[in-house]
Amino acid sequence: MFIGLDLGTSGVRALLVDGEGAVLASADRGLQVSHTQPGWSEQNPQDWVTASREALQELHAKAQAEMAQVQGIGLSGQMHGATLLDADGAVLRPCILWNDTRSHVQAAALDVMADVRALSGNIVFPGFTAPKLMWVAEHEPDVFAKVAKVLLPKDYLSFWLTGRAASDMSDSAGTSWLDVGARGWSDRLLAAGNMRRDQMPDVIEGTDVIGTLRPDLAQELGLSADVQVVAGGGDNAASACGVGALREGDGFVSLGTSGVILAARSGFHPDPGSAVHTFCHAVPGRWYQMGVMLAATDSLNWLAGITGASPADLTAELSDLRLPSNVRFLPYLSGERTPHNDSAVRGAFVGLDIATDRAELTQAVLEGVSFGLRDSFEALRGTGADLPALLAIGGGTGSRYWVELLATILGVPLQLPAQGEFGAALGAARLAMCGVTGDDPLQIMTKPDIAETIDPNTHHSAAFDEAYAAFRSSYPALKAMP
Ligand SMILES: Nc1ncnc2c1ncn2[C@@H]1O[C@H](COP(=O)(O)OP(=O)(O)O)[C@@H](O)[C@H]1O
Ligand SMILES: O=C(CO)[C@@H](O)[C@H](O)COP(=O)(O)O
Repeated sequence: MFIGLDLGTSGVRALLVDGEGAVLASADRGLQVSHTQPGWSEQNPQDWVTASREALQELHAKAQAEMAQVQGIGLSGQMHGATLLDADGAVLRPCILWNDTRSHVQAAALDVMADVRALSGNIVFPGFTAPKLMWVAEHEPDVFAKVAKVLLPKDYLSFWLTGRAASDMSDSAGTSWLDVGARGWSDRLLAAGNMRRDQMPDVIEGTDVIGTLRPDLAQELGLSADVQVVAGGGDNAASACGVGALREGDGFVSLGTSGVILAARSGFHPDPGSAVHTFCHAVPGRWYQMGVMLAATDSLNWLAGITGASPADLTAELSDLRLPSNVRFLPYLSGERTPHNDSAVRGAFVGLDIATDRAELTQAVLEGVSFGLRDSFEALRGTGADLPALLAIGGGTGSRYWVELLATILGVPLQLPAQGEFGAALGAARLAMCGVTGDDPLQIMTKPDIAETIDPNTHHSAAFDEAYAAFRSSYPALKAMP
């Protein structure tokens, strides 16, 4: 038996799986994000511990006998957050999260320093960890002076579970302190960010064991005293493990709060200029690349919020695939990472007229987000990633219309997994399994059954190619507006 513990932004999910990888029980706990100033996004690490403890207690209540047989716990979690600890391991301030843009000035300064992009393989985005520490140094020097360790969110949970400060390659790759090609902390990158190696956790592979569960927690949670805690991965790497995306040609598109197109890579092929993210995979010797847009279903949620309908109600108003809307939506409600690296840009509707109704606005939003994902897809292709088909995951796939639209705009078939568990928590449990048993990840991390494959609508492809070209020209025009 194994547990996968996923620390998402909106909640914690704990999953109990057996030795064959079948899910026996799950438990969820919600988390709040605090936005005390525009662009700020923080969580209290103690809330992660409380939510995780409650989720694990619920698993115990649901499956007491099986919990006693658990051999390993694997972690996954939201990336990039800065959890600052003092020399006694106490949290110094709320964690600054991945979607907090306060450090955009520091990110821009770090991004142009010599070797930074080459070693880290990435643009220094404002959401990454290193510029957050530069911000703390400038604005909270008393806190900065006490920083003895910086932990990523899920690594604070493994610190709680084991007492050891450790991180895995996939999550550490999003700090701008890791040499992503060489898979180790980089003294050059640490120095550029004014940090020291002793402030970093031990960095190990996602299938490596961090240590044994603390005896008091083992007793409290009804677990054996021998449970091994395995490093796990950042949420997208762990999701890739959950859907078996490890080899060249494997990838997925995720329609969640943020939109992600991910390609598994067997080598390190950085292309920071395109704003593609290049990170270590959670399994040894592999990498992955992804384009990230910041507001995918968040754009639909915004429209739902102001029209008083649910996202499902809005998308249900669209049935057969329509030709491109005359209304264009620029999906930059929270700024954008791929391909623009622009935390300041904001969204727009263009082409509204007196006949524009709610359904057309929904259509325009789904199109705008899908065009944004095509930007990421084109950028990924530019790195040499070849993705003949993609798994489609995330809440937005609840709309068949959206999936067909996206398949048409991307020009590749989209595969919808059959009902079941295939997310980051399953990936974390699979990493735990590999870590404890030594099994080959390529054998353990199988692909989900496919319920349906949705092909591009070739009758509409040319019209959407033309509309995409118009979309591409809109960002420079938007930036040029006073
Ligand atoms: N039928 C639907 N059509 C389109 N979008 C939907 C539908 N049902 C849910 N969603 C969207 O899915 C989102 C949740 O997706 P999810 O992958 O769970 O995101 P995250 O993990 O980032 O919280 C909701 O916020 C909602 O906007
Ligand atoms: O910033 C990134 C990846 O670079 C995000 O994927 C975060 O890791 C947050 O994930 P969710 O909690 O929205 O799934």
